[in-house]
Amino acid sequence: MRYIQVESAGPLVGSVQIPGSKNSSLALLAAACLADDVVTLEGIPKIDDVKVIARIAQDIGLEVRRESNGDVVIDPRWIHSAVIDPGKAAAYRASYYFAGALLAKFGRVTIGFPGGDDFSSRPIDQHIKAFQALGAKVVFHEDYYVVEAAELRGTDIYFDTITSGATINSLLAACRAKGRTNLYNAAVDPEVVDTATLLNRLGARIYGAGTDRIRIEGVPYLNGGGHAVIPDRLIAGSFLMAAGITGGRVTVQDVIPEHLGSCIAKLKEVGLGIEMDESSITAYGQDGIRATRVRASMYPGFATDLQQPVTALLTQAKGKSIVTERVYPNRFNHVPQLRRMGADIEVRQETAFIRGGRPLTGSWVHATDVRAGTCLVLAGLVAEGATRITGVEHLERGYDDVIGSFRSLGANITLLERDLEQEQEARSVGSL
Ligand SMILES: CC(=O)N[C@H]1[C@@H](OP(=O)(O)OP(=O)(O)OC[C@H]2O[C@@H](n3ccc(=O)[nH]c3=O)[C@H](O)[C@@H]2O)O[C@H](CO)[C@@H](O)[C@@H]1O
Ligand SMILES: C=C(OP(=O)(O)O)C(=O)O
Repeated sequence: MRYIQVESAGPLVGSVQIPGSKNSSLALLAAACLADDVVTLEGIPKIDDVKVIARIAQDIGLEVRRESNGDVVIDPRWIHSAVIDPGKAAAYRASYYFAGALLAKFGRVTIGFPGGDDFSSRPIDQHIKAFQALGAKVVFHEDYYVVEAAELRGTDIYFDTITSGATINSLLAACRAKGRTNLYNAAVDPEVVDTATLLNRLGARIYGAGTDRIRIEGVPYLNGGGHAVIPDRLIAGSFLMAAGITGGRVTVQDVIPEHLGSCIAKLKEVGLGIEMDESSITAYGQDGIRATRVRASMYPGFATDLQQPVTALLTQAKGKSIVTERVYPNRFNHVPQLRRMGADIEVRQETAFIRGGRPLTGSWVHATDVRAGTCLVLAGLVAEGATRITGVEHLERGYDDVIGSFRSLGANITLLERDLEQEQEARSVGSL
């Protein structure tokens, strides 16, 4: 069993280079399938979700390779199958983008249901609704579904809720459809804009990405081309919070500060000093952290993926903080783990009530999902004694070298392995 051990080592100080965004990369890699020539993507992180895509690529004949300079080259000209293995689709969330991309290119796709972090309910009804509106027939089976259309035709799609995944999937499905598609109530996330930017570079005609109304004029084919993925705003936000919780000073480099607007505003509100230039942000502790209220919502609101690290931060703010989760009302799996470390947090419906300022104590805790992992690392940075975090595979879905980057800031953090079977055997032999 692998686990991450974190011990308090004082304030984190230094700067970290922020890698390309996980969520954007997963969309861009699927989007590249739509092209009729080679696509080169710069900044795709080395994370487990990308490795699953490489395995899916092998199955369907999509050629993907990483060059020595780190760029990922995708050659979609030899795709021979539009069948995605259910096990691989379920290994991460964004596999649903292959549904939109392969449907648009081949008129049919067979694909397993998406996996990813488990917040009890993550429907894909808006993705399905968009495919159907474009003229596709969808048939559900036990662990996969089939989407098929003799021809996709542009149409008006009104999303019932703001969803970045279904907005991106609609871009993928509609950009080669016949005629005009209008998306209403579209998500405005940077990942939506990034996907539209790549597709437009390849020859798509997408207008208005970044607003809640997007117009797509279908084109018959897409060329090859190149694009650099946007930096990971969620990783950047977590490092800024790490500066806050340890009272240190951390600079995140190669970021787009505008993507972190609501995070920066909240960090200032709790008392952190913030300095920025065009592509870097520095956060530093001043006189402790103040309690506050956070409402996680869709972009440009405070990101749900930063709700867990900010909860760790607020355990160290004297007084009462209130964190409300509007995107995934049950996304509080990190709270029982923080409680094991001594945090005083009560969850009622979609809200966590934090009585902050209590010292945390290291303990064995479990990362149930990628951001719960970050939250526990942050808590471990200030806990007394060792915090040992299992569920490392969740962190590896989203973070490339989480250990190395925290260490470069002075954290005492190590990846360790524990052989439980051997321990058990030693115990029973020792007892005789
Ligand atoms: C791989 C990826 O990019 N994951 C991100 C993506 O997830 P994901 O794409 O799954 O999230 P969405 O933006 O689609 O979800 C937003 C909200 O819409 C709801 N919804 C979504 C689709 C649908 O068909 N029906 C529906 O009701 C969801 O339950 C949620 O309440 O955006 C989330 C919200 O910013 C982030 O937490 C995830 O990190
Ligand atoms: C929820 C997340 O990821 P996914 O949608 O891939 O499960 C996340 O990145 O925080």
